[in-house]
Amino acid sequence: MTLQLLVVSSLPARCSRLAVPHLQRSCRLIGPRVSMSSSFSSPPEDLSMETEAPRAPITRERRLNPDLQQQLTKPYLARALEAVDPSHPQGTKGRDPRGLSVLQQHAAFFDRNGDGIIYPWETFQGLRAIGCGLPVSFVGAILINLFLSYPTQPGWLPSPVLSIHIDNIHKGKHGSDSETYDTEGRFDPSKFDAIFSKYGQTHPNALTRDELISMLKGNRNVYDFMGWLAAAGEWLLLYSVAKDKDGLLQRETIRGAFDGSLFERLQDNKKSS
Ligand code: HEM
Ligand SMILES: [Ca+2]
Repeated sequence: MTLQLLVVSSLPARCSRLAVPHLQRSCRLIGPRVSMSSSFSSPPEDLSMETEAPRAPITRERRLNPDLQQQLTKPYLARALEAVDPSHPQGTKGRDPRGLSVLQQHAAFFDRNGDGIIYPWETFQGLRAIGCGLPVSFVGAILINLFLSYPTQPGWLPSPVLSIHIDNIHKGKHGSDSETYDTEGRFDPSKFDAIFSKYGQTHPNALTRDELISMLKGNRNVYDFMGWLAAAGEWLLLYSVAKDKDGLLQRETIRGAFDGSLFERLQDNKKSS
């Protein structure tokens, strides 16, 4: 007993605080960082910056990038106009955001005549333009407009033609997503980065299909069936049109989906081939 007490008291401060014996054991493997005498006198270690809790193994499995601030200025600041990341600190170069939020830019690709409203036939044309087949474009257009029409209407009345109003597209946000768009449609670089730090286990800047599925499951909010379906639809459609030849969804592809520049690129590629 006395011996046990001695061992525990010689552990680093954060280990000795653990009530669970097997966690103490794993901490003991790392070994005490301070000498016996100083472990009693030094102040407790600062735990305030930890991103992993020893008793919440999920926090070790799905990691955050603690150095993001050294790679991108103010990663916590959601950007209204540009989808920024460490390799694109200014967002998509040479592209005018036209005063639209990043979420509005994502949707605006489908507003084929630029009147601020997306009708189902425009969604259909947009889906065809990025390479979706006839059946997927037809069903996709109906589902997207069915889902987003009512929440984005300017008044109480529903639209008989299922129009989507880009002014109000932020009201179309659902749950169980990556939270990269904030509630107002800005782009949150820290949430975008977390997609890869948490789920990009085999490649730091890309997701395999399995990792994408893990992300969809990991992002689920409880009982949010609508959000689960919507998120699965968005991500699986993205995977099907934009995966690379090795079946990976690259970080840059995903960044381009967020600000809509990917859609323009896919359209141009399709035109030129
Ligand atoms: C008319 C066409 C479209 C509209 C109006 C639209 C609208 C939206 C909205 C409102 C969100 C925000 C969801 C949220 O954060 O809760 C979103 C996210 C997203 N959309 Fe779209 N979208 C359209 C087409 C597409 C297409 C064709 C794709 C894929 C090829 C796609 C892929 C995504 C992805 C991957 C997200 C991110 C979801 C997440 O953060 O987990 N969208 N879209
Ligand atoms: Ca339009």
